[in-house]
Amino acid sequence: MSIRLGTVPAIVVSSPKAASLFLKTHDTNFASRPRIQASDYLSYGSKGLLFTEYGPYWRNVKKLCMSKLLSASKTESFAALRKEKTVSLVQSLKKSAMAGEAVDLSRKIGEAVEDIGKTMILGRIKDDRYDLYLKGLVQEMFYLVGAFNFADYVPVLGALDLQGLSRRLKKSIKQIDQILEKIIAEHEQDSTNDQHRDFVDVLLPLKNKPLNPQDKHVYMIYQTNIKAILIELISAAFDTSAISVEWTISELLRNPWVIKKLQEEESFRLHPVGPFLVPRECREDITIEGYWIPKKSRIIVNTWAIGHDQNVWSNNVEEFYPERFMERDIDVLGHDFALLPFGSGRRMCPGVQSGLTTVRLILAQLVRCFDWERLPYGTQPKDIDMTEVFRLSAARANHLLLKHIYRLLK
Ligand code: HEM
Repeated sequence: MSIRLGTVPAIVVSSPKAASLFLKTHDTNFASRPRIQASDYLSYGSKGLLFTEYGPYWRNVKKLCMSKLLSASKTESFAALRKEKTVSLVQSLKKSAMAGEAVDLSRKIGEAVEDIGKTMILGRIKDDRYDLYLKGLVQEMFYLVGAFNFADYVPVLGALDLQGLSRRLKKSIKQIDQILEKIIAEHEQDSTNDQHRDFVDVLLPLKNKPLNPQDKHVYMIYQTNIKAILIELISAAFDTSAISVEWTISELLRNPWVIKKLQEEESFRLHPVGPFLVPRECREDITIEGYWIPKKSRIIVNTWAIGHDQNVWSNNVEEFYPERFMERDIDVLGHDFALLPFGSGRRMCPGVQSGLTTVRLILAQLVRCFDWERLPYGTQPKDIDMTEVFRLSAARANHLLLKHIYRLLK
């Protein structure tokens, strides 16, 4: 489907066949990202990975992230950290279960995931005040990146800042920048060589050096580039994993008989964290299946619609029915265009291993250690509130408030 958003032509991709054409057959042509006002602020003018246009700079940053920050071995090196934070989550929930207290599970999951992501990326933050600020600031930035900003579609309106978004962006990034500067300075004074080095430790020795000495394109990596990479990874890591765990628990509460056959693929189908992936941009004019697509068109891959399409998933499409994944050979790693929670192709999520490991660990412990009861008492499974908010990520609109019983007591 083709629509026009202000002055920007946009193509909405809503079937596995079309997704495969855009993300596989013509992946190189659609591997760019549009430059939008919010991402420009967040990424210090396209100096990171997530919102940077396709080209040699993006390729080198991606290579750096994949080899030094998000590789399987680096992800594995944080196993003890993930375990420690998951054990604290379980201990805190056990305490409230023993006291018979209800719990805001959304908040608890969010805190645990954030704690893992923050320690992995920024490591030790000495000043508690910064720790507290950061989460709110990142959420504000994520909201602003996902907001429909008139300035991105009707550029002449940009200077007027009718929605006040530009002012909010400038204010947030200024505060985030101060915190990052402080964290970097602390790391510089107190460098570590042990194998559990956080991402700041890994990136700092590369400062003021060529990004990739072997590449003919010479890009230097300065402090601004490091800050852009860090803040983008924080934004990409914080909410995504927590939202995945929350939706899976929500579906399990609605379908208690499924709990023994836990499979997170089904919640990725019904509740993809990135319902439209992250927007792509067409790099050159191209004709696909007889349709002409002009350069600079915005490409929106509607994974939410694909996950809810009867033609793809049969007429029980609205049902949480994990058995369908036992009958069907499908994975979430971008090979099957019917299920794309992490995208596919060149711009696919590089944090997939890290994200999946965290989601699986937390989910498994929540289900293994506790029986969950819906609130208020007497609420039927089908009445669980499943309202979504659609931004760049689709989170639950309301927190999950639950009672729980610790079930591992002998
Ligand atoms: C369950 C957890 C996660 C989900 C569902 C998720 C989902 C996604 C999706 C849908 C995209 C867009 C892909 C596309 O355009 O084709 C993406 C991109 C990205 N993700 Fe994730 N993500 C998760 C966790 C993470 C983590 C933990 C990190 C890093 C620590 C991360 C870093 C990134 C980055 C840097 C990109 C941009 C890649 C690029 O543009 O080249 N993600 N993610």
